[in-house]
Amino acid sequence: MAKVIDGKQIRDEMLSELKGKVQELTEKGMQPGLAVVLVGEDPASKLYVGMKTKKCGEVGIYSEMHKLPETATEQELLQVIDQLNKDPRIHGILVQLPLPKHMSEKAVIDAIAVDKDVDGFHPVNTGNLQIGDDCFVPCTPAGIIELIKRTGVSLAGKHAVVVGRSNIVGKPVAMLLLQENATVTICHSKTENLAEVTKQADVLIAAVGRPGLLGKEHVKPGAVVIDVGSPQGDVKYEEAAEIASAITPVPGGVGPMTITMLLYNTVKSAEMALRAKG
Ligand SMILES: Nc1nc2c(c(=O)[nH]1)N[C@@H](CN(C=O)c1ccc(C(=O)N[C@@H](CCC(=O)O)C(=O)O)cc1)CN2
Repeated sequence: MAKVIDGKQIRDEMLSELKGKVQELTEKGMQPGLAVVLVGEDPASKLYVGMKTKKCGEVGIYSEMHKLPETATEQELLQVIDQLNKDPRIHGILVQLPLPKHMSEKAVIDAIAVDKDVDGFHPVNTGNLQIGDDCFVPCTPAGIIELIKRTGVSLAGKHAVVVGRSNIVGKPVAMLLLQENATVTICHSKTENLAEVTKQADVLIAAVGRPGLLGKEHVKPGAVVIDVGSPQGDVKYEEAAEIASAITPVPGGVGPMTITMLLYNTVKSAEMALRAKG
């Protein structure tokens, strides 16, 4: 039976490390600050932004919430971002996605200052990730790598198969796995003979957003299985857990790491601001 990779436990370890850093920065006059922007009334988005500001409070990060109605224009949202870009108290800006259909996610993400883009979605951060330069790494992919490393799994030389090619998870996690010297294959729901490919994976990352797509026929015995599906897993947990060596549950696996890495990026941004101050 597979070891359960406990995302909540790893989150708690990281939060207590972050709390120390936040205290140090605050004593030096640079309390990290995060602005969370929510447009509309989507219940899941409301839940996530509430969790984000709550966790900020727990580690001592200053946070502020900017709520705009569903009917707000893109221009109104861009004005909020412009103000936050100029605000010295704010080191990280997070616009909760998805946005209402009448807004362009690209235009909004592009408007966030690169050095406050703690979501790591701005094209400059995306490009820097690809060439291996220092940057803000998107939170879910960064959290996946932390989970794997803190479980004691070495990635160098391993075959990692990522199922899913989104800009938010699939593509960036593939880049991070390459940086860890894994051999990386990216598949998607249209990949022919998917099980033949995933069965080769020492590390299998399921980030396709199709509940229960992957069963035991997709998992190599002894593989490490990371399930990014939310709120339901992409992996049939009970089946996969019988043959994997380690597996993340849903909930309680990757999810808690997303917010942890957001806080990590906000602290990193405040550290950069302190260094820039000289
Ligand atoms: N601007 C962004 N928008 C969105 C992102 C993002 O990284 N940046 N990711 C997702 C949603 N998300 C954060 O925003 C998120 C999803 C899930 C969790 C989480 O902790 N899940 C828990 C269960 C939580 C519960 O239902 O009680 C788990 O899986 O254990 C945190 C954050 C889309 N939008």
